[in-house]
This record gives sequence, structure tokens and C-alpha cells, in this order.
Amino acid sequence: MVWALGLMSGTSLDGVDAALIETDGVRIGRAGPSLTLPYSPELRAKTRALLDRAVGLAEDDPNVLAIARDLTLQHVEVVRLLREQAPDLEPAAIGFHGQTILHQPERGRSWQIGEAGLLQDLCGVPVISDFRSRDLENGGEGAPLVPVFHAALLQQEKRSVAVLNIGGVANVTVLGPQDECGQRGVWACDTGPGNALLDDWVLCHTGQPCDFGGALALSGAVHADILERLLAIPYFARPMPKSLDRLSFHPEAMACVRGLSVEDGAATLAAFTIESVVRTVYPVRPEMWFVAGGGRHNPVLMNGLKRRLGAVASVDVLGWDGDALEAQCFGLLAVRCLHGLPSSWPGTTGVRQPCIAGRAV
Ligand SMILES: Nc1ncnc2c1ncn2[C@@H]1O[C@H](COP(=O)(O)OP(=O)(O)OP(=O)(O)O)[C@@H](O)[C@H]1O
Ligand SMILES: CC(=O)N[C@H]1[C@@H]2OC[C@@H](O2)[C@@H](O)[C@@H]1O[C@H](C)C(=O)O
Repeated sequence: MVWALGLMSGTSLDGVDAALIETDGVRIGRAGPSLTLPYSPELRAKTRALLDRAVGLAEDDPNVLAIARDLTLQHVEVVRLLREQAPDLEPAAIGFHGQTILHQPERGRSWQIGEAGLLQDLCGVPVISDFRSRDLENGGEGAPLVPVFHAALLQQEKRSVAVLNIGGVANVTVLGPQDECGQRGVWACDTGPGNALLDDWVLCHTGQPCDFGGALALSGAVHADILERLLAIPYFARPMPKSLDRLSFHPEAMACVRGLSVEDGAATLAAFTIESVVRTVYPVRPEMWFVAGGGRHNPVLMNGLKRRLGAVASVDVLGWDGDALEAQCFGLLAVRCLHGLPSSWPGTTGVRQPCIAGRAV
């Protein structure tokens, strides 16, 4: 086994997560330290503004390149801080996701910005990046890629279970029950919004980056008519695998909640996240749901999911760190890439055949 350093800057645009993980590309060993380096409000705002314009932007747009450089230096800094915490854990590779600014699987495109070459030069460790493009070239959605990690972590689990990540977008991995040979089905998709709509709503009405503790949603009322209108968006009737851009439902959702009180808007958007998970059509019924990502810190989301799905717990009950999982995953993906092992399958992204994720610099 080797140590790998994974870096993920998610669709919440809250910062860069970094984690060290021990792996041989198949099994997961010890978890090393992890940390998040938050974006400054300025960097978050600049990056968020880029998302709104990304469709029309060229790859070499000077503004894109300048933000990509800032983001890369943020990654260099988080690598430095993490290695300072664990000077003995020498990483064999860095898995660098980059910041997604546009995801258009229907056009075969997923755009992550960041300079992998610069990161490698400044860190002195081999960098693997560009995790999504080969999957897209082979007919896949390019996302989600985390199911291989969930399946590796749950190798001993015999039941059918789901791991739900509530980040900016929410995504699910469903593991079927294991047969006597240890074989199981693995399916995945983005279920719908995670926290991103809620974050944008709360930021615009209160200046706060999110609905801390679900306080606003808790004191608001769900507008059932608006919720049903949102759930009528055709995406929700599509079978998995499928994936989303951070802004996929943004215009419709914001138009629907416009005029509501901040509390009712928050309650309705939180219900949208919950119901889109509940109404996804699953190939098998999970006996247990484990929730990862920042959304598990929001009691309105967690209690709503428990009410609708029953057996729901935070991944922390498994001894996992639900805030570090995605970063750890990109450490695993880097090592799998070095070993020529596939990381996506027809059931997880819709790719035609099992596909290797990532490219060395
Ligand atoms: N205490 C809290 N109360 C309410 N919400 C919270 C809390 N802590 C985190 N969150 C939510 O979690 C979000 C961050 O989640 P996370 O870090 O999993 O997202 P991400 O990794 O950027 O997204 P993605 O998985 O889509 O790439 C915040 O933007 C916020 O909405
Ligand atoms: C294009 C992109 O960056 N997608 C992210 C996003 O954030 C959550 C969800 O949407 C998921 O599909 C994916 O990230 C995780 C790490 C994944 O690929 O598994």
C-alpha cells in the first residue's frame, strides 16, 4: 500500500478539501489527516460568478486563467499544510480534481479548472488530474466517480445499502446485496440539488454562506405546490445513471421560490433536496442509508430523510470522516490510474465499458 493525497474542491465552492489515504488502488488502508482550506469570500464570489458565464467562455479566457491560477495556489497551500501535519506520510501521488465550472454531459463536456503541471512542480509529487474526460468520451456522464471508493470501503457490508453525499449537488451510490461469491451490483447518479440552491438563496437574503444548523428552514413552511412543480422537472423521471451541473435547476428553482419569505424559501428548497432523493428510481431498495457531505450537518435535511426513508445515519457511524470522503476518493482514483485500474462502470456513469479515470501530468 502507498499513501495518496486527494484534493477536491466541490460544487459548494466553500474551499479545498485535502486528505491522505493509504491504498493499493483496491483496498483502503488507514486514513491519514485531512483538512479544508476555505476559499476567501472574494475567491468564492469570483469563482461563483465564473459559473454563471462558463457556457460562453473560452478555455484560455484571461479571467478563467487568472482564477485557475489562484485556485491552484490554494491547492498548493493546502498540500503544504497537510504534509506539515504528517511529515512521515510521503504521498506517492496527488489526485487533483480541479474546480468544476461547467458540467454538460449531454455535450460530452465537464470543465474543471486548475493547473495540474504547476501543482506538480510546486509540490514535487506526481499529479494525476483530468478525471472525467475519458468517461465522457466513452459515452458516460463523467460523474459521479465516488462509487468505486464507497464500494471499496463497504467491501464487508453484505446488505444492500446506499451512500448519499449531500454537497452542492447530491449524489448517491447504491450497492446491491452481495451474493455468495462476494459480487454485487453498483449503481449511481446525481439525485438532484444538495445544498447549492439553499446556499444561494440564503446568501442572497441574509449574506450568510448557508443555512447553519437548518435554522431558517426549521422556522419556515414547505410550499407543497412549488415543491411539486420543481419535482416535475423531467430529470427526476430519468433512470440512473445521470448527472448534474451545479446550476442545472437554478433558474427554475429561484423563479419558483421568488417572493417567499427567506424561511419558507429555505424550507421549500430543503424539501426539494430531500424529495429528489426519495423519488429517484432505485434498482434495489437500500436497507440502510449512510449520509456524507456538508448536508449531513443540516438537521432539517437529515430529519427529513429519516422521516421519508427510515434507516438513515451519518457515515460517521461507520467511523468514516464524512467531510473528507471525496478528497480521499481522489487519492484512491490517482492510485487506480497509476495501476491502470478502471474507476467507472456502465452502472455508475453509463460509460460503455469500465473506464480508467485520470491522466498523469
Ligand atoms: N453546520 C451546517 N449547517 C448547515 N449546512 C451546512 C453546515 N455545514 C456545512 N453545510 C453545508 O454543506 C455545504 C458544503 O458541503 P460539501 O463540503 O460536502 O460540498 P462540496 O464537497 O463542495 O460539494 P460536492 O459534493 O457537490 O462537490 C455548505 O455549502 C453548506 O451548505
Ligand atoms: C461535475 C462534478 O464536479 N460533479 C460533482 C458534483 O458534486 C457532487 C456531484 O456533483 C458529483 O457528481 C461530482 O462529484 C463527486 C466527487 C463525484 O464525481 O463522485
